[in-house]
Amino acid sequence: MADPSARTGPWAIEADGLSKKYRRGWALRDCSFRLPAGRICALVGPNGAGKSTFLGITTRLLRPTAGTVKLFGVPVSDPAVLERVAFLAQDKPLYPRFTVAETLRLGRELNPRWDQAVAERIVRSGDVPLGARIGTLSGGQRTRVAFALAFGKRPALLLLDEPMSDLDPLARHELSGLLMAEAAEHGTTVLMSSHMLAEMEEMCDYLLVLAEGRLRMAGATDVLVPSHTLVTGKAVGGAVPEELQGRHTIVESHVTGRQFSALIRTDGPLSDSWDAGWEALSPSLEEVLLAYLRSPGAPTLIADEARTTDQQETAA
Ligand SMILES: Nc1ncnc2c1ncn2[C@@H]1O[C@H](COP(=O)(O)OP(=O)(O)OP(=O)(O)O)[C@@H](O)[C@H]1O
Repeated sequence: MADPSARTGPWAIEADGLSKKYRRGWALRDCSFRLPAGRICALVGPNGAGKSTFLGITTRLLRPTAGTVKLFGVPVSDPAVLERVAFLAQDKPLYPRFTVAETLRLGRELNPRWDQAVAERIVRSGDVPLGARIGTLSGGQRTRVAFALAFGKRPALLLLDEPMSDLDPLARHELSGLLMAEAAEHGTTVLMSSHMLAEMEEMCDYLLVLAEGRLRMAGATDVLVPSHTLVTGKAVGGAVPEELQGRHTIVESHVTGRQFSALIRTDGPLSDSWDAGWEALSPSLEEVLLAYLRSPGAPTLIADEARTTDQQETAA
């Protein structure tokens, strides 16, 4: 596997105080984090959370109201960053009158590092005829051509906005495999927004969670997920026991009859829990994400690695 930091510097994305206000209100509020190069990162959040707005700023389609983003150490306001970034937008804009072959030729002419073999392989493996006009293709076939354009560019950073939503399960499986192989072989950093949490769990090793325009969670999945525990046991006075609430951060809890269940952020050992007859289980990534998405009031969790230098200095 290529060493991504040798080629691109250690941080693919550094956002600092990033905010965007539309006429109706704030779509992003004071988002600060960093994404190390070479990661496959899921950008997760409910509808309207600010995911597309963040991707729009990162690809220079939108200007932030406040704050900055750097890609591989270069401010996104510098047009030089565009060469290293490929973006697959939700609406996949392609010229309907162009044939597939003409579309790939345009990709080749516009991109100095163009990889025709990769682009053609992606198109051919979906049996999309090179001579067909884009306007005559199905939604899934157009997505495949858009994927081919993005991969053919050989970007250092690949940004994908709900890339798989109109693909059938076989095509999703194939293209997600290709994405992971590409990232592993070339050290490509991938940032991908999606609502398909189970799929994200398979593919991604880093997480950014947005809700109502604010960053709720950021960091490596193998740091974030194990810092949570699913606890079940006997409710006390119809509620989660005080002892659990006092010692740990409750992300989400339910009481059903005499039982409670809670997803907690473990702020220390759970050893006393065994005396209390609680059962503790390790949650999946999907369970952690669902708990955060359902609980807008849960405290934010930014792993050390994902903190900007300013955040680390403030925390120290
Ligand atoms: N061009 C715009 N003008 C005004 N408001 C906008 C515009 N684009 C987005 N918004 C608002 O900003 C907020 C964030 O929208 P955004 O599209 O970034 O969310 P999202 O997380 O990508 O949502 P989804 O999962 O539905 O695609 C929403 O409240 C949306 O209505």
